[in-house]
Amino acid sequence: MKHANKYQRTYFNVENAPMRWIKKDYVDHAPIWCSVDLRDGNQSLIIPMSLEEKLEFFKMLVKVGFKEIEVGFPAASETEYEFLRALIDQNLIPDDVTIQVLTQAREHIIRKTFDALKGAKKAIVHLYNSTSVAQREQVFKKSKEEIIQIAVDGAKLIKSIADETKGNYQFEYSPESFTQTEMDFAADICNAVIDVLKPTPENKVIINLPVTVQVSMPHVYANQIEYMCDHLHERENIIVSLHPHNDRGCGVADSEMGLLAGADRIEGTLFGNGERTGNVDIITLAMNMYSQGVEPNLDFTNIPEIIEVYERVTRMHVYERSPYSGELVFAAFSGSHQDAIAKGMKWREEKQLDTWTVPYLPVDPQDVGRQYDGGVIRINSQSGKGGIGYLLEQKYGYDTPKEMREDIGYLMKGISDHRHQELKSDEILEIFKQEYFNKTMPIHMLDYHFVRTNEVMVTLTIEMNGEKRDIVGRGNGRLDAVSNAITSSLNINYKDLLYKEHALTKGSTSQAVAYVGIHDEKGLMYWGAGIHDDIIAASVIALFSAVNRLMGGK
Ligand SMILES: CC(=O)SCCNC(=O)CCNC(=O)[C@H](O)C(C)(C)COP(=O)(O)OP(=O)(O)OC[C@H]1O[C@@H](n2cnc3c(N)ncnc32)[C@H](O)[C@@H]1OP(=O)(O)O
Ligand SMILES: CC(C)C(=O)C(=O)O
Ligand SMILES: [Mg+2]
Repeated sequence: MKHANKYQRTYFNVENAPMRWIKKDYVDHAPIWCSVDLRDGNQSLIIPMSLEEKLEFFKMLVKVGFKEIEVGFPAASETEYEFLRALIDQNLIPDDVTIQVLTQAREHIIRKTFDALKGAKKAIVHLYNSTSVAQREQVFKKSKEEIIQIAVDGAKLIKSIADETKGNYQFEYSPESFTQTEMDFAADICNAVIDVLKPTPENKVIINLPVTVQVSMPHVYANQIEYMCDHLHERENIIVSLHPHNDRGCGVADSEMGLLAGADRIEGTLFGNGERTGNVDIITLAMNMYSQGVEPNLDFTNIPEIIEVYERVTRMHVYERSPYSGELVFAAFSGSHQDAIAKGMKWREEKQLDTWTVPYLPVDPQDVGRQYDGGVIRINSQSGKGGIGYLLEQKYGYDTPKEMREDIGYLMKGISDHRHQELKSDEILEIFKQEYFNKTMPIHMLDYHFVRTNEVMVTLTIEMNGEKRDIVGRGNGRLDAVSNAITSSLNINYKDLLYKEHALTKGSTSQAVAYVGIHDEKGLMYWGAGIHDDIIAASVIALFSAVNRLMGGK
């Protein structure tokens, strides 16, 4: 990178900032939320939403619980204008929701905006003009005083139209490009507007302090917000609002620190859609609060449903690793993560915990509409026995012995590695069954018969190398007798038999499963499994499966 000297720091930090906010470490209550999806989000789409698409999105925002929604820039286009008219004329705005519209501080644009608002029960009229050094010098080519004049003239006009029409309007003013504006000037222009708009406790004015372009670290923004909170006229009648964009990837940090510094309100979008790198993602902000025990007053219990609508109407894609919402954010592929998650989930179940403490998962996936099944533990070559065992148990009811899980783990990850593919849960079940269950080559056990005296005697009919024969064994228990028959009659050597059985509780069957592990002479472990209505049969089948695997059979 050769040209770093091309760039300068264009923000205005606050000298000797009190930084009272730094003592706080989390946002302890929900701010007023305002969705700007239908305006800032929409104005940055390749194809802005149609009227019908905006309507669908609006209804979704209402369902999520937004009480303030910036529905558009009515003077921008016919669609924008007609959308606002449709909301008003078709009475689609719930009584507890306030719509917001954006306007430049230009007379014809303001007038058109109020035209579009006719008949609205209430609305926030949002006026903006740019205040940064670059905008003043390059775009507007005006002095500070002239820039204040644009804002004051705009404020006077919206106030007078509102008074004339006796509409139920609240006002919002944004010094656009605020963070690149000298703070004393930002306070001066906001105060000039406040003095015109004359807020009251019943009709507060919203002062929105946007990070129009993100050019600094988040603590600088927090200092700027603290400064404004300390210097705005009539602070008690002002709602300080934040509108962070995300150019440096710090939209969430800016918002959270800005709230700590005294702001009351956030403007943002779902999934962070918006100009350039987007606006702050309200889902992340809300879920960050939620994950620390704070009710966000927005309902994200069904994020997959929200994604479906969002992707369809905006033609955007939700990034797989987008916090809380991405398809992969609750998925663990790697062995040690899976192991910890599986143990954490078990711990939670055993202790019947109400609180969420599962490692690697900051929130319970079910709280945002994601399922544990198939979504959390996913298997590839990086996976391990803990995760694979957990999946077989949770999804299919196979509670495999701890010692067998390692074998299954290496088997699955090896297959995934060679195929260079993720293994889906149904493939894992199929491989598991194929590899361990009901092995009949080279020894096919056809029948058995037990007689119990003071010990157990078994006669087994087997087929081996095309030849049918009976073998006999004795032992303390049934499996012991079968094992003795195999080792003594067939001259197969193994030792240290491990055994586990359980009823299969998942699925429609009421079958029993048995797992048997044996060691060959070198100490290598071979596992087999059997499934049957009868637990004895399941265990005999499992032992023959293990023996057949030891003999390299199928
Ligand atoms: C940071 C943001 O997201 S701000 C919102 C941005 N969103 C949009 O712009 C989407 C909707 N906008 C539009 O459809 C159009 O820009 C319109 C209809 C509003 C205005 O259209 P036009 O007048 O044709 O064009 P344009 O926006 O380029 O106007 C630029 C003029 O307005 C002035 N201007 C721009 N913003 C403002 C403002 N907020 N207040 C007062 N004047 C402004 C410019 O200085 C420029 O003045 P000049 O004609 O003397 O050079
Ligand atoms: C209109 C303003 C608030 C805006 O969108 C911005 O500054 O990013
Ligand atoms: Mg914006």
